[in-house]
This record gives sequence, C-alpha cells and structure tokens, in this order.
Amino acid sequence: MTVRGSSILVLGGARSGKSRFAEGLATGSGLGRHYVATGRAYDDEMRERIAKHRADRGDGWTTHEEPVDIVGLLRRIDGSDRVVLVDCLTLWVTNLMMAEEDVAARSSELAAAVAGLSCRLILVSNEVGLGIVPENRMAREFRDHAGRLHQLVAQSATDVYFVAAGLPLKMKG
Ligand SMILES: Nc1nc2c(ncn2[C@@H]2O[C@H](COP(=O)(O)OP(=O)(O)OP(=O)(O)O)[C@@H](O)[C@H]2O)c(=O)[nH]1
Repeated sequence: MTVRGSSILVLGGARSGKSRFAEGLATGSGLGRHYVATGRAYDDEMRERIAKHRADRGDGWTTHEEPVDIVGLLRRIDGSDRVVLVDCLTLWVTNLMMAEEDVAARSSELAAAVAGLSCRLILVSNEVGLGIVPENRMAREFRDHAGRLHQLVAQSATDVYFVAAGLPLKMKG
C-alpha cells in the first residue's frame, strides 16, 4: 500500500517571506529535510543570494539543484521519512520556457506526481499575476503558464497558503 504524504503549496510575492515560512514548515515536521533548488547562479548577484540562502538554511538539509527535471528528481528522492521543499516553481517555469519544453505538459506531470508521492512535499512559488498586464509577450506567456500551473498544483495539494508581508494566509486544508 502506498502511504501518501501531505503536499503543501506556498504562494507569495517577491520578498513576501514565503521561503522562510516554507522552511519553517519543513523544520517543524521533524522529518529528514531535502531542499530542491530550481534557481541557477547566472551572475554574481544570484551567487550571493544562493550563498545567503544556504547560510540561512543552516545544516541539516540535503540540497539538490535541478532546474528542469524536478518530477524525475522528486520520484528519485521520495520517501515517507522525509520532507522535500521545492523553491521555486516560477523559476522552474522560466527554465522550461528557456529549454523550449512543453510547459503545459510538464505542469500536468508535476500536478499528477504531487498526488502520488509519499514524502511531505512543500512547493514554493511566486504569485506573479496580480499586477498590470506585462507589455512584452514572453512575460505574458510566463505569467499565464505560472497561473495555470498554480491552479493545477493547488487542486492536487492538500494545503495551500498565500504569504504576504511575512504572514501566511491559509487558503486550503
Ligand atoms: N542553485 C541554488 N539555488 C538556491 C539555493 N538556495 C536557494 N536557491 C534559490 O534561491 C531562490 C529564492 O531566492 P530569492 O529570490 O532571494 O527569494 P524570494 O523567493 O524572492 O523571497 P521570499 O519571498 O522571501 O522567499 C529560489 O529560486 C531557490 O531556487 C541553493 O542552494 N542552490
């Protein structure tokens, strides 16, 4: 029998405190902590940010860096004794677009995988759809992909939070 873990989607804007909130959920679970980073160190600013994130997380995490195949990675590292935090889905969408992947198909795959994993899964993502319509086409496509992905994952997830100003608002679960 497969014992399903809970899956939590944490949405929020930039610097909303969503990553810190998600890390707190992971630490509070008492399970073995795995961190899946979709971000890539393209430049010095990102390198600095990543170094700071690693220092803030502290010891006690196993870090995996995977920009594209997070579904494959999740299946490989799955286990009921662990909590897996993926930060963040919007960068994953960007990476999929850059790699000219079928974002809709990959999004459906992720939503289906979420429902079948036995780890406790925490997915962090940026809510990017609240502002004015972006002027450039690629930004509009990105915003639409992210919005559709969030709807799919929110349906599969057991719990959904929206974080603003460091405060989590529970929307599901
Ligand atoms: N490659 C890599 N990326 C990391 C690592 N730790 C964190 N990141 C990336 O750092 C990004 C989050 O950083 P920020 O942009 O500073 O955070 P934010 O999401 O805007 O801010 P909050 O809303 O406060 O969470 C995520 O996309 C992670 O993938 C790591 O160890 N390796």
